[in-house]
Amino acid sequence: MGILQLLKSQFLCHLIICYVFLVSGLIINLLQVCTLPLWLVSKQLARRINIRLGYCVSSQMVAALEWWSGTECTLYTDPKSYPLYGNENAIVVLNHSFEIDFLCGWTFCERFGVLGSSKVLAKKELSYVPVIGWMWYFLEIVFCKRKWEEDRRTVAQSLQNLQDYPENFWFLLYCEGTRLTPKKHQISMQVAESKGLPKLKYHLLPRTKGFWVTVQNLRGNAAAVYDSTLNFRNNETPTLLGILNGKKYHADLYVRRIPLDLIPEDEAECAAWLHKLYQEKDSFQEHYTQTGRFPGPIVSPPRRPWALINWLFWACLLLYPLGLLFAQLISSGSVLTILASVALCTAGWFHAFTPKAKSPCTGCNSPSFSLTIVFVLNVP
Ligand SMILES: CC/C=C\C/C=C\C/C=C\C/C=C\C/C=C\C/C=C\CCC(=O)SCCNC(=O)CCNC(=O)[C@H](O)C(C)(C)COP(=O)(O)OP(=O)(O)OC[C@H]1O[C@@H](n2cnc3c(N)ncnc32)[C@H](O)[C@@H]1OP(=O)(O)O
Ligand SMILES: CCCCCCCCCCCCCCCCCC(=O)OC[C@@H](O)COP(=O)(O)O
Repeated sequence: MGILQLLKSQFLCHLIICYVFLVSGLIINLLQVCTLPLWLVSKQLARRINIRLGYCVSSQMVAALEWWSGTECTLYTDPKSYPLYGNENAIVVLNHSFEIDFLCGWTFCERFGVLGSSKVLAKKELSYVPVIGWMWYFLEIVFCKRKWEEDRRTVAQSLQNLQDYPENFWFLLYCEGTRLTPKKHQISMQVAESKGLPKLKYHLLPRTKGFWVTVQNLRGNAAAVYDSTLNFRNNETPTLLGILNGKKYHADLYVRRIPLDLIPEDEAECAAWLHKLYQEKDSFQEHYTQTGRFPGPIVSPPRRPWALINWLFWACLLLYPLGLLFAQLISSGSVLTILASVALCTAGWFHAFTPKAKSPCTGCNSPSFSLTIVFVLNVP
């Protein structure tokens, strides 16, 4: 193990990264609250400010992926579609199979300049999570309760609110509705069978209502659907804890741009279209398993320095007062205070990262990320 790799596995480094993320995140949440009066005066200016504040938070996780872990993200796509990415609004349909799939999505958002404005159809519970969830509230993220009777109205309304959004955005939809596990896959395929639909090997049966309502309400606003299929080389099972430990992964993303006009307006036809799309996605995953690559050429956008610069800025700002506090602690000479501080930090770390035999996020048996926050989120 090299010195750098050893450093990346150190508890102190993890503590620093988490400290910077949490404290800067809470400061940004506070700044976002301060923008509330501005919404009444200039909604578009308030939105633009919140996009930049949001970037300060989400780009820290991107920096951890790109610069700390050095994870490589490769894009397979049609070179003719490439110039449009980041220059139009789009609905992104992505498979939900990995703990860090959203983070790889964010990485591409960052590289195409739409990270601050990126959106998702997220479960309501996520809106209560400090930092990320509170930030999303100000970024007009669309939340659903996964109760169609309520969602059909609220989701449609939230999407309509995006009609005059001032910057290009990508709207992410995990049509599978939940992260893939062997158990969920089994149940899902029973549903597929009962509906007379072909079985999928690598995906859950897509939930079609959210897709239909999204397409209907973003017509005239979004130009295309980006059908995105993600996988990792060498059967890697990437985790957030792995990223924090500086483990390098290799993500491959296959993106097909489908103009929104090609998607049927009728609900039943739209549902059938989505089922067909998932059958195609399944065949791309099969191709990847067989050959180790997706079809089509590689046109990878390079990583940009902004996420790293943003992290360095917050680190300088927040580590200085922490250093002062630390110096004061040492100079106090109180062994009891020092021991109590060390115990508090260690307890916090163990509370946050507890390796479990079976992760509620992935259902796989790897020692996986289990931040308490995410554990709570996965409680049904
Ligand atoms: C160039 C680069 C391109 C791309 C880069 C990639 C990405 C970057 C883009 C943006 C990034 C932005 C942000 C990312 C950051 C973070 C994201 C993090 C987290 C969010 C994750 C989530 O929260 S996922 C959960 C929430 N989302 C969803 O659920 C969406 C999908 N769900 C739906 O659409 C649902 O329909 C619904 C929620 C709208 C309503 O749900 P409800 O359950 O009430 O209704 P359903 O219709 O779904 O259910 C009833 C029907 O379903 C059938 N059924 C029952 N059991 C099952 C089953 N197990 N599987 C499938 N179907 C089932 C049932 O029979 C009913 O069928 P009917 O035919 O009768 O309708
Ligand atoms: C590398 C990290 C550096 C910073 C350290 C601090 C990390 C803080 C992490 C905050 C993470 C917030 C992630 C939000 C996205 C969570 C994804 C998620 O939870 O998806 C839920 C879906 O799957 C559906 O869940 P189910 O209820 O169906 O099951």
